[in-house]
Amino acid sequence: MSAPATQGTHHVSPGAKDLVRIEGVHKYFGQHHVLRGIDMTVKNGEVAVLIGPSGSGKSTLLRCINHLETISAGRIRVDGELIGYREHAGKLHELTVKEVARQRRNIGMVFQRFNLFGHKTALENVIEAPVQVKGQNKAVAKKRALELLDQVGLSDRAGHYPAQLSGGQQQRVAIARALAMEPELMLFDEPTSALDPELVGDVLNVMKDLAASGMTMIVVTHEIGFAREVGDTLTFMDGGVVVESGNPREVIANPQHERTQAFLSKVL
Ligand SMILES: Nc1ncnc2c1ncn2[C@@H]1O[C@H](COP(=O)(O)OP(=O)(O)OP(=O)(O)O)[C@@H](O)[C@H]1O
Repeated sequence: MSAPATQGTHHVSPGAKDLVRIEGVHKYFGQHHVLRGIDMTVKNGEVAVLIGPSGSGKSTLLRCINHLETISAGRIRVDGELIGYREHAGKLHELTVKEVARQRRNIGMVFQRFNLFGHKTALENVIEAPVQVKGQNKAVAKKRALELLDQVGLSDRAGHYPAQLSGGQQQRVAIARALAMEPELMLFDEPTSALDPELVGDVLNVMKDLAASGMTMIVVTHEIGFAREVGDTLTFMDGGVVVESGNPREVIANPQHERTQAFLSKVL
């Protein structure tokens, strides 16, 4: 059976299971209703790109997926496991810090600001979590970290400190650092928006290679070219709701909603 026209294209195998299931998610900050009933699924291997105006709730949604924010209602599951909570008799009970930490190991996150440890080299930044959190043998972690630095094009920068690296290089170290935990899912929150324009392409290329390797990714970005070329799905959020979602090329060429059209006309 051929894939429906609105479904993702190149990264998703036929019959791939849902890795992420977001159902009826609401988020309030005090009285401020920021997420207003989000439903979204991301299949194994899918690159899901999220776009939308400032304040539409994209970052909040990403942060809810790894429980950096608690949700006010709804359910988020990654690989079938409820994130942040245990359900008992229809009620949600928050998991312990230790249990949440275990879930987060499976979900890598890359932020707009790369916040590497300034007093550690690129290599030390990458081996930090596998050694400290996973208790991995240092030699094993180092070997893997060097492979990852090579993967992000920085094998010759392993001994450099963040201050000796460009913003783009630091962001690529941050990606290698997230990958060092062998996550099943990677979340990217505007990973290139703090970078000088000439450094954006290198970071997007690393993300493109990662997508080609089969990583499941949710990417918040204003890079519409990346969304069109690499995304399997494009989701437009506004005012805390999903306005429309579909094949990136179709959404960009033929948005179904005025709000999507108005947003795209500003960023294209
Ligand atoms: N910790 C917080 N406390 C209170 N309000 C918050 C908090 N975090 C986010 N908000 C509010 O939630 C709304 C959504 O913010 P969010 O950062 O998710 O939007 P966004 O779509 O990612 O925007 P941007 O593209 O500017 O990053 C905004 O109005 C923001 O001020």
